Amino acid sequence: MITQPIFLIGARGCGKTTVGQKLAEACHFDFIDTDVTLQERAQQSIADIVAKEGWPAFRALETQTLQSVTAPQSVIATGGGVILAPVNREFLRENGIVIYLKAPVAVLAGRLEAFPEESQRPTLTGKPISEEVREILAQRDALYRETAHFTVDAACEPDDVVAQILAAIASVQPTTVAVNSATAD
Ligand SMILES: Nc1ncnc2c1ncn2[C@@H]1O[C@H](COP(=O)(O)OP(=O)(O)O)[C@@H](O)[C@H]1O
Ligand SMILES: O=C(O)C1=C[C@@H](OP(=O)(O)O)[C@@H](O)[C@H](O)C1
Ligand SMILES: [Mg+2]
Repeated sequence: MITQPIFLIGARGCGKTTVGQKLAEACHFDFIDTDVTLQERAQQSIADIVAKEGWPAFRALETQTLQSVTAPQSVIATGGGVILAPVNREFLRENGIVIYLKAPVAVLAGRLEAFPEESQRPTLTGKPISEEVREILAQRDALYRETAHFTVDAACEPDDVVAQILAAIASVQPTTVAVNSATAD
């Protein structure tokens, strides 16, 4: 079994937080959500940080949080925008195994409409959810793919997503990080 951190990346609503908790249990790893840690440390919600200080301030805290929580035997659920910064993309690839939870726009939008969690997910574009999801995924999909070591289908049940991730990491050597292969696309 590997000991490298496992990073989950993907769009808002793909299940990084939900699947990450279950994956951590299955691996007997710690579970960390960078958004939760960031909000605890800042003692305010992401919506408040963005309203008061803007997105660049949030992105700087996100980079700091990512780097400070990274540790062996951890599953780390990131925020959907973590891949925007080149420094984060490089950090993720070099310090753990990166899994892209990929789901179609309709699935993501359906989940976000049912559970918007607006204090953690202030609007990125000012547009309605499904329009925003389509626009943002079009901008970011290539970045998720270039950052990930593995891509899994995140449109299925959380336990099935966990099973795909366990199958993918089974091929990884304990001391090295996988390169550029994909289990699903
Ligand atoms: N595989 C899944 N199947 C069905 N619903 C899911 C799945 N993954 C997540 N959800 C639901 O979608 C919403 C967003 O999930 P979350 O884990 O917070 O996503 P993320 O952290 O990637 O933004 C939550 O309400 C969660 O219960
Ligand atoms: O996509 C984004 O830019 C963001 C996604 C959110 O995390 P989730 O992907 O867990 O919703 C959170 O980090 C913040 O609102 C920014
Ligand atoms: Mg999350």
